Amino acid sequence: MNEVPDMANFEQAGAPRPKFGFTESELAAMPTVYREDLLAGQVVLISGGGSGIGKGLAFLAARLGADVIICGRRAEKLETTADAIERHVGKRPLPVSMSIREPEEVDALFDRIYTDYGRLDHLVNNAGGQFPQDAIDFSRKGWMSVIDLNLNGTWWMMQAAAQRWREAGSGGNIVSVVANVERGMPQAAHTCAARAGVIYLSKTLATEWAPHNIRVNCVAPGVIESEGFHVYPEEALARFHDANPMKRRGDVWDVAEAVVYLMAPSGKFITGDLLVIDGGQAQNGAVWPAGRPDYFGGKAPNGV
Ligand SMILES: CCC/C=C/C(=O)SCCNC(=O)CCNC(=O)[C@H](O)C(C)(C)COP(=O)([O-])OP(=O)([O-])OC[C@H]1O[C@@H](n2cnc3c(N)ncnc32)[C@H](O)[C@@H]1OP(=O)([O-])[O-]
Ligand SMILES: NC(=O)C1=CN([C@@H]2O[C@H](COP(=O)(O)OP(=O)(O)OC[C@H]3O[C@@H](n4cnc5c(N)ncnc54)[C@H](OP(=O)(O)O)[C@@H]3O)[C@@H](O)[C@H]2O)C=CC1
Repeated sequence: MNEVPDMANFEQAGAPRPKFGFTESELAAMPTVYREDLLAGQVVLISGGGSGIGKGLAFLAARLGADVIICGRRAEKLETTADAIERHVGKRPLPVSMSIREPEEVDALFDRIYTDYGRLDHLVNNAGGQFPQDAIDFSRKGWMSVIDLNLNGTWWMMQAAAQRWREAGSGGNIVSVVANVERGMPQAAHTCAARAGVIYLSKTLATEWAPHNIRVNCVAPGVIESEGFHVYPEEALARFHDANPMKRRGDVWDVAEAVVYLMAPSGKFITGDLLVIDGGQAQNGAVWPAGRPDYFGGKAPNGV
């Protein structure tokens, strides 16, 4: 696996800009279609909020007045992101280091949120990911790890939230960031299986949990330029823009604003749905996250 670049520290380290995605100053200044107090008084939990799409959403939610909690495995990354949001937006998210794969750590996270804030309005299941590989070569551990993260981990978070909301009689809102799986995902079959599971889990919960006033939706990003791109080889990255008819990568703001649409009153009659943010990729073709094989006509003019 490629080494994970410490993207969260790039500004402090004086590096010019992140290899993928926006700088913190850019996230603080991105224009938004939303009014600045849209989420005032609301508490928003974002898993994987220390990097990439989750970090972009954490900036946006804080800018819209929410109290934000960001969780993920790496404490240092979360602290750095929390510091940056405090510095740029004037409101510090609560960083909580934990793994969504561990139900006990999920319970402890929710206990902490209810102790500190007394409520939770929105859960955004953004933590997730995978490695690119042909399915025929998956190791048992690799398969288990991707399913555990994306399906089981997401479920532990959903159930913990819903149980707190039922107990409080408050209702709540869940948005899960999945992936565009409509045409399958060659070289990412493990994540395709897990994300399809989350989509149909969400559709089911939307009905089961409607009596508790809980809405459950998913957003499916296509190719979104973020720190998460470090997982993919250069030859695959060079072709990512080809996956959609717009011939470009989306950005984390595209996803962040879509998530807020579902969180805000604009989404109050939407549940059990899947919002696809992919520049038309679903109509176009596969991404090939490990690089397009020759068999599928993969060679670009520059040979990658
Ligand atoms: C497609 C374009 C659009 C999508 C974009 C995005 O999603 S961007 C977002 C992108 N962001 C992310 O994806 C971020 C989150 N993703 C991750 O943290 C990892 O990809 C994870 C889900 C595998 C968890 O990893 P972890 O170490 O915490 O978990 P662990 O210790 O439980 O199991 C590890 C096991 O997995 C296996 N294995 C791992 N790599 C490879 C490989 N290259 N090759 C083969 N196998 C590989 C290997 O078996 C390894 O065990 P080993 O051999 O070491 O004993
Ligand atoms: N960028 C893209 O093109 C696309 C992204 N997606 C999905 O969007 C989501 C965000 O990805 P993106 O921002 O691009 O990439 P990132 O790799 O930056 O985001 C993944 C986040 O998940 C966190 N995470 C991973 N494992 C765990 C765990 N066990 N417990 C808690 N947190 C965890 C990571 O933090 P840490 O490592 O510190 O735990 C990280 O912050 C992911 O689910 C991704 O698969 C889907 C389709 C396309």
